[in-house]
Amino acid sequence: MAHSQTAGTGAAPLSRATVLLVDDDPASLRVATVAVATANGEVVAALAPAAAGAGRRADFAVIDIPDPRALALVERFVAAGVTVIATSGAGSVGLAVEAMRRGAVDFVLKPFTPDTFARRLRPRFAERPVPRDAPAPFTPETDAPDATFGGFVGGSGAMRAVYDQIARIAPSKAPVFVTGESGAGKELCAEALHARSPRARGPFVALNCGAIPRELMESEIFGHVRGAFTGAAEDRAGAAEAASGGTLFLDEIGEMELALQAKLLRFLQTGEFRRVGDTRARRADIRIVCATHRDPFAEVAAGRFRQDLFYRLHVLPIRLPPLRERGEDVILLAEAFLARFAAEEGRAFTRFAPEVLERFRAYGWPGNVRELQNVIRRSVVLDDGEAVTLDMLPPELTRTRGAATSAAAEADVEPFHVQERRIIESAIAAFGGNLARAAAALEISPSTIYRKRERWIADGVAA
Ligand SMILES: Nc1ncnc2c1ncn2[C@@H]1O[C@H](COP(=O)(O)OP(=O)(O)OP(=O)(O)O)[C@@H](O)[C@H]1O
Repeated sequence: MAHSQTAGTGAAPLSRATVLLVDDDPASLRVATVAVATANGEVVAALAPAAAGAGRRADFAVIDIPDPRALALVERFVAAGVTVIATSGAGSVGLAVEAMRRGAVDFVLKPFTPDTFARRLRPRFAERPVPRDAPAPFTPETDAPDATFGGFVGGSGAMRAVYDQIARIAPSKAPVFVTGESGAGKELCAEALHARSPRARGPFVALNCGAIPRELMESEIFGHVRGAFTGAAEDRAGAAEAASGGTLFLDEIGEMELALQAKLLRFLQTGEFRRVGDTRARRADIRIVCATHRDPFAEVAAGRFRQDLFYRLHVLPIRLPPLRERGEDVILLAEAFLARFAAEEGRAFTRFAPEVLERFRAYGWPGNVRELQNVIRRSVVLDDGEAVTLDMLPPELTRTRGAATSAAAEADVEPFHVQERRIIESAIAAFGGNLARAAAALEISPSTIYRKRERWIADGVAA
C-alpha cells in the first residue's frame, strides 16, 4: 500500500518522522517501537518520563499519561514545537480531553497492538508539516524539546511570549525596558537581546545602578578625567565607552539620581556625553537595555523617575513574569539546575522526591529563579543521594507559617526575620532612603536588600 505523502514531491526525499517515546512501562515501549517502525517512522529515544526533559529533538513525542500530573509533559513538548500523541491505560475521558486541550493531536487508549497503533500514527506522520532538517532559524523546534532560549530554560506560554519578543526586537537599536521581580532573569534577557542583535560581536557591559554608590555612578557610566574628584588618579573610560559598538545594560535604573537621569537623557538625545570633569564631548554608539524591579509608572508618578527619560527608554518594553506564573517551568528549571550542580559538585543527584516537586509548585518564589537556583545549589552542596528529599530544603519552603509563629511566641522571642527587617528598614531610613548607602553601612549587598523587600511584600500580601 503506497502512501503518496511519503513518496515526496520529486525533489529531495523526505526524511522519516522522528519519534520520542515516553513511557514508564517497558512492554508498552516495545509495542510502540514496533508500531513506529511499521508506520515508517524512526524512534530516536525511548525514555522514562523523568528523563524526558533532557531530550533529543524529534518531530513527534508519544507520551503515556498514567495520571493528570503527566499532562504537564504534554504541555512542555507542545510548547517546544513537538507534535504530541498521548496514550493512556487509564481510560478516562477527562484525561483524553485534557491532553487534547493542552495540544496533543491524538489520544490512543491502551492496550494497543503494533498494528492498531501504527494505523493511528501513519496519518500523523504523513501530515508532518516540515522535514526534520529544514532550516528553522527561530522556531521552538530549534530550541526544543528542552524548551530553552539563549540562557533561558522554560517552555511556559508566558516565557515563550518573552522569547518571541526578544527575537523580534533584538535586531533594533531602540532602547529596551525590562521589568520583572528580582531574580526573574532581567540580566539574562539583556544578554539574549545582545546575543541576537547585529551587535553580538561587540561588547556587552552590565552596570547595576543599585549596587554603585550614587556619587560614583556618573563616572561609572561616563568615565572621568584625572583629578575630577578625590581618588580620580587617572583618566578612565566609563561603561558607555566600554560598550561602544555593543550593548549597555543598566540594571536597577530606578536607583539613578535625578541629576544623572538628565545627563543620560541628553546622551540619548544627542549621542554625546562628557566624562566627569572633562570639557570635551565624546560619542558612543551603544544600544541601551535597562531594567527595574519596580513599577516604572509608579516611579514616574512619584517623581523619582524623569518622565521624559522614561519615555525615551520605554520604547520596547519586556515584562519578565515571576516564576510563580510560569507553571511547570519551575520543575524544568529545577531539573536543569540539579543536573548542572550535581555535575559541578560531583554528586549523585538525579531527581527530586515527588513531595519536593509539589512544594516547588506550591511555593511562591519571591526571589524567583535566583532563589530556586540557590535552594538547589544548597541541597547539592550540603547533601548527597540520588533524590533531593523534603528534609534537604530550607525552612522557608517546608515550614507552615502558623507553626513557626507560635513557637516563637511561646518562648517570647522575636523571630529573626522580624529583627532583620527592623534593622534594614531603620538603616534605610537613616540614609534618607538611599539603599546603596544603607547596604554599605550594613555590609551587605544592595541586591540582598532588594530581595528581602520583595519577600516582605510577598509575605505581606499572603498574610
Ligand atoms: N529562565 C531562566 N533559565 C535559567 N536560568 C535563569 C533563568 N532566569 C534566571 N536565571 C538565572 O537566575 C539568576 C538570576 O537571573 P538575573 O540575574 O538575570 O535576574 P535579574 O532579574 O536581573 O535579578 P536582579 O533584579 O536581582 O538583578 C541568574 O543566575 C540567571 O542566570
